[in-house]
Amino acid sequence: MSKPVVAVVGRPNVGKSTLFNVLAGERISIVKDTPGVTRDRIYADASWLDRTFTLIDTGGIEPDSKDIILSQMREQAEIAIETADVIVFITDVRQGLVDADAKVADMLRRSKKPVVLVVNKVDSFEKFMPDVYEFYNLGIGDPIPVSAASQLGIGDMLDEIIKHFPDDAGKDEEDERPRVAIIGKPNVGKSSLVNRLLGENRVIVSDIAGTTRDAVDTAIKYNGEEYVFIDTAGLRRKSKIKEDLERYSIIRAVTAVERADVVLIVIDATEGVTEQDAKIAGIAHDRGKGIIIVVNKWDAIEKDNKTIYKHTEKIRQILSFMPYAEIMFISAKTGQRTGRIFDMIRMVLENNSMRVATGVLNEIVTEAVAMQQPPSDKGKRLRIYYVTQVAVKPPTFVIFVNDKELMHFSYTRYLENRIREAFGFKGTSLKFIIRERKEDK
Ligand SMILES: Nc1nc2c(ncn2[C@@H]2O[C@H](COP(=O)(O)OP(=O)(O)OP(=O)(O)O)[C@@H](O)[C@H]2O)c(=O)[nH]1
Ligand SMILES: Nc1nc2c(ncn2[C@@H]2O[C@H](COP(=O)(O)OP(=O)(O)OP(=O)(O)O)[C@@H](O)[C@H]2O)c(=O)[nH]1
Repeated sequence: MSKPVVAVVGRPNVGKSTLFNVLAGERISIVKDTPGVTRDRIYADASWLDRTFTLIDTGGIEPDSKDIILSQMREQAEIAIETADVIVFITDVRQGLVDADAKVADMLRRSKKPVVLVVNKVDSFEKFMPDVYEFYNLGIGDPIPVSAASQLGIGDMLDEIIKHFPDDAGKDEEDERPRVAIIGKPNVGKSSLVNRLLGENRVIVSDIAGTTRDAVDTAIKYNGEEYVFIDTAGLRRKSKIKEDLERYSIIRAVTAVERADVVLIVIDATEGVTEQDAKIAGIAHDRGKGIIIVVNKWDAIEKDNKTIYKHTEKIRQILSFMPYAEIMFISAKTGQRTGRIFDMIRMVLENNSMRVATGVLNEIVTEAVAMQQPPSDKGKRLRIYYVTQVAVKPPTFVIFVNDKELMHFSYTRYLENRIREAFGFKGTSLKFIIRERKEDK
């Protein structure tokens, strides 16, 4: 199910981080930016009542001169307009209304995206309410007074936010066409790859009516089948500031991956795989998507008969959490092997939604258990009663055991490997849920 995206925009020091913490609570994902730079929150999963959503902080403004603040705020707002279902615009009752707020409000109003105007630092309603009314002048709706620090007004604000969620949040699922996201660091060749795939194949204008994000998707037909490439407009976005670009590539990855079935993670062969690639790849892995690692610019490096091996080894090492991912070596520039991408997507899609029969599954597991004894602790040995697949996308298995505590991570990994050997499942992560069944006692 595709989750709505809520983006937070606002000037430095208005309390974005504080609010972000309040909303995301324990579930916050701290993404470490450029090494050496402070830990930076970029996205988190949040929920209110029965709705869950992805919260993104478009932030990253360095308080500098007024001009820079405004241009960076514009950039934040643009990112929010492109990626979010609802934009939360945060202002500060103590700083009052400033010119930059008005300019950003204009941009947001023109975008026609739902905007929730929040006035923070209203620690006392009695004292500050008269100042809150001033924010009506922004012309983007009723200002909602909150105090992020003392957690006042948060519920009213969340009510207002979820009111704007599209009712058809699950609509993507009704569309049978496979959805593909292309993610990666700045400059690795994502746009070039889309253009290459577009160039070779017929383009069809997206005809999924209704949702606001459709305009940024592109449908490509290959071998009589249509594939929807997600957020291709975002790929064309350029920023001048390096840190912003990196932040943006993470925001894009989070919002695009959420809606995708298969994710192409593009890596630049001339740079080799890096920690930043791992951070981006981790987003697709966490969400259980089908994954293809695409090493681009293969034309631009010197090669001998060990080059592919060396690159593969390095990728397996840095992206060690996704040993199942397929790796392709391509050139968006020359078109080398790009034609095979669709076949690969097809295969990964099938594996990501493959179901295996319970009977065969248990035969494999029984055999695996016989070959390698389950772990034991203080004289008690793990017993595995039964395994069954309960879901697809990603394939999810429940393992019933006598005692959860005895199920060691390495043993789950062992079973996973045996299941993979038997059934394939290339290109997709597998999820295992361990359940206790007591009746054997
Ligand atoms: N009085 C009061 N102070 C607050 C409130 N929320 C945040 N602050 C303070 O405002 C300052 C800025 O808060 P941050 O959350 O860091 O603001 P930010 O918008 O993330 O700032 P940047 O990282 O510079 O963009 C901190 O000193 C907070 O303690 C509030 O509700 N009331
Ligand atoms: N030699 C070579 N250069 C490439 C290839 N693919 C892309 N490039 C070049 O790499 C640069 C970046 O390509 P883009 O397609 O703009 O990369 P991107 O990942 O979309 O970049 P951002 O939009 O900044 O995230 C451009 O100068 C391309 O011409 C390739 O296969 N081989």
